[in-house]
Amino acid sequence: MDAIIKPWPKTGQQTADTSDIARPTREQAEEAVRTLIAFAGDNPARDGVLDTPGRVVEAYEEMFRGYRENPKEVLDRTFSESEAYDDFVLVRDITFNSHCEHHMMPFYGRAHVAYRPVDRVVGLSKLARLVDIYAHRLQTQEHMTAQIVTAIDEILKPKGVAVMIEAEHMCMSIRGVTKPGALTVTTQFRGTFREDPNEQVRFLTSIRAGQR
Ligand SMILES: Nc1nc2c(ncn2[C@@H]2O[C@H](COP(=O)(O)OP(=O)(O)OP(=O)(O)O)[C@@H](O)[C@H]2O)c(=O)[nH]1
Ligand SMILES: [Zn+2]
Repeated sequence: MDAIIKPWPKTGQQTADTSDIARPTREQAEEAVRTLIAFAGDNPARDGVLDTPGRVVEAYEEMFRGYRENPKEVLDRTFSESEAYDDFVLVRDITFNSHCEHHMMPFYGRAHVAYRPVDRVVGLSKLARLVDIYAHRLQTQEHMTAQIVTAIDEILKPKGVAVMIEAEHMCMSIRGVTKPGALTVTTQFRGTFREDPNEQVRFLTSIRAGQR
């Protein structure tokens, strides 16, 4: 079997640009899983794990589909707001699952996304779809938070954007320091949410209002 195409281009960038990365074949990816099974101490040829590489690769297609999805396409469709709506729109408690880029272990929690529209609004589900695109990549929570804010800011050009993410990292709960229940909270504010402390406070209290 051909070796996986290496070396991959070294880049100082923190954010993924995978356009020039040659994707390994499915067979190469499955072989890598067999290597990890053997590294864990098991026998990749054992009956019970024979189909595991295929399943893991399928799971990777699903969990990392965000590299093949385009935020611009999701946020492109907007609706004109005929009645003069003049406040922020908040979709809170958007559940997500992601994987940390340090250990490739899950981190999961809730994202709260608000923006203050100018004339046009975006479908509410699209904000959740945007969260999912970035969640389905290898991430740090800080990058994910910043990427969501930047995408909304650059594509919708609203008066302001705010994002808060609260998540538990399994690399902290089931290994390493082993602190289950520790929540990491990240926030990013742009425009009105950054300039107006009152807007920021309203965002933060709206997230907790009528808490479920
Ligand atoms: N800032 C940040 N750190 C993260 C995130 N996900 C995981 N980490 C941390 O990444 C760090 C990696 O630290 P290293 O010392 O290089 O790796 P390690 O020896 O496995 O660290 P421990 O987890 O402390 O055992 C750990 O402190 C993790 O908690 C994230 O989204 N943001
Ligand atoms: Zn981690």
